[in-house]
Amino acid sequence: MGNVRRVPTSTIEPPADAEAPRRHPKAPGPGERTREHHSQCRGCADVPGSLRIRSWVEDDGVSVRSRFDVLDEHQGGPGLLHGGLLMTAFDDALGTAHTQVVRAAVTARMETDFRRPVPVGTTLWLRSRVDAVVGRKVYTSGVAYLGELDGEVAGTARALFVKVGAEHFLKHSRPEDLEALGASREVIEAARAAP
Ligand SMILES: CCCCCCCCCC(=O)SCCNC(=O)CCNC(=O)[C@H](O)C(C)(C)COP(=O)(O)OP(=O)(O)OC[C@H]1O[C@@H](n2cnc3c(N)ncnc32)[C@H](O)[C@@H]1OP(=O)(O)O
Repeated sequence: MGNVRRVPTSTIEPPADAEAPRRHPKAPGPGERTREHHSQCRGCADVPGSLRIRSWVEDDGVSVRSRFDVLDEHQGGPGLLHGGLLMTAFDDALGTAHTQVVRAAVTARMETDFRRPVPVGTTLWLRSRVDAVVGRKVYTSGVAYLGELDGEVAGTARALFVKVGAEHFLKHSRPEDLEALGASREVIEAARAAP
């Protein structure tokens, strides 16, 4: 584990005095459907292999509700949702909540409590929100309900997202994907050459 950077383990909890988050002016408004993260996102885009999670903005303009229909292809145990896919659903839903408040951030740390098994055929409803933004750190939390919003709790999660700029993707994404989004080869190479 020699080269793995160590991070503090208690940093997923927002500071008590953090300011309440406000909706980003370019984010969709209350009642509107949120945008997919990316046309190939395995959480929310309409592509093969995606969980096809759909999300809508709540009345406060900041939190979101999300729908995930659990299908045969999502099994872990017999007839039951795979735990990693519940985490994927949370990552996507919490990652949608953060886009209501900040332009772009990536998951740095996530914690999930699995409370109830989720049978295939269930519609999971998730409520997700940003609890606080402190500098680059975006603290989020969410709940997944079986069958209906505010029904039986299937799981809960908290995640810390860290704000990133375009250079994060220019440096790390595949060049062909960046070019498909309109980035030039020169811009990509310059970002990769930067320290
Ligand atoms: C266009 C929108 C795209 C949105 C996509 C959302 C889709 C769904 C969510 C995803 O799937 S995101 C993909 C999965 N996540 C990643 O690939 C992230 C991989 N990790 C990184 O790229 C970097 O580690 C990261 C950008 C998160 C942080 O690196 P940096 O060098 O930019 O920041 P730095 O290490 O200086 O940390 C900044 C702060 O965050 C804190 N931090 C970073 N990682 C942490 C961690 N793991 N746990 C706790 N705290 C952490 C760190 O302590 C520090 O706190 P302070 O400001 O108080 O000093």
